[in-house]
Amino acid sequence: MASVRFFPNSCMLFSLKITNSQTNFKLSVSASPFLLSKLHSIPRKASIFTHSLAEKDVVTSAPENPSSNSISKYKNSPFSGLDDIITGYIFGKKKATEVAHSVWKNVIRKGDVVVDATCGNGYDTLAMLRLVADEKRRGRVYAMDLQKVALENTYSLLGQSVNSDERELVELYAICHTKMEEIVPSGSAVRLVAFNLGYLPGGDKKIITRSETTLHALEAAKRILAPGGLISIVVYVGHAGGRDEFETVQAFASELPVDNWVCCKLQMLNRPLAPVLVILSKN
Ligand SMILES: C[S@@+](CC[C@H](N)C(=O)[O-])C[C@H]1O[C@@H](n2cnc3c(N)ncnc32)[C@H](O)[C@@H]1O
Repeated sequence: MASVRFFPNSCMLFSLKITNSQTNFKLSVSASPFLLSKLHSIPRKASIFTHSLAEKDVVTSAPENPSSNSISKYKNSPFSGLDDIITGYIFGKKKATEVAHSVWKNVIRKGDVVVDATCGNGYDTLAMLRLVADEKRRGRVYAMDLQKVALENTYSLLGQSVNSDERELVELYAICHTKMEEIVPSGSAVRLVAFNLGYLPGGDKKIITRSETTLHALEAAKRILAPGGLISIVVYVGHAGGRDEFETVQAFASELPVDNWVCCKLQMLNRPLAPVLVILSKN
């Protein structure tokens, strides 16, 4: 769990916890209000990355010598290069979905196969398409949603945003995400399966993702994901059933074996209804 707490008059506390590890790492930073106000202007010196579960591999403070290459070994981590976006999130300027998209950038390569398990209005599908599309037309986005209107919205957004060659790299399916294995060709090296749970913004708020089907879909995602890939889940807790679904996602993540998976969440503490980002990274 990565969580942020602010104590307005005295200090700031940031902590990072890996949900499926016996070992918890905690970084605390204290600063005066004056120093806090200056944090944005500090050049990039401190970074926090997770790479594997070995304690030696977790950087919890700035390198003493900024010119040393101690950070370069984390360049393949899904969290490398995320300093700006994480800082934005910590200061309430960036949303969980924006952090998710930035994490994807670190993992997805041109030509990859990725899955959008809840395409909704198409913003996640479009973000994925931009990452996988190449001139050789090798990338693929398999996107699905229960609702026809969601597929229409996604198709329309893609039509406005990319050319027809790129749009053809997206396959849209009106199915439940528990059936993702039926549409992704077996043997595909799937680099990302993304879930953006809850209801369709602007749509029928009674049609929502549900704990039981979400769990089955996560199991399916786990089976098709290639080593080095990610399952990315944005979970909403503000609607009926959302909190239970979050607990289900957390339980699933917490039980993944530490040898193969790094699982973490990014959650606001003083905004209890804010969406939570859960990232499951497969070694
Ligand atoms: C928060 S929206 C997704 C937002 C979308 N990713 C975007 O970028 O606009 C959640 C979507 O999940 C869909 N959904 C609900 N249950 C589903 C299921 N079992 N399988 C697939 N999609 C589902 C809903 O219809 C809704 O469109």
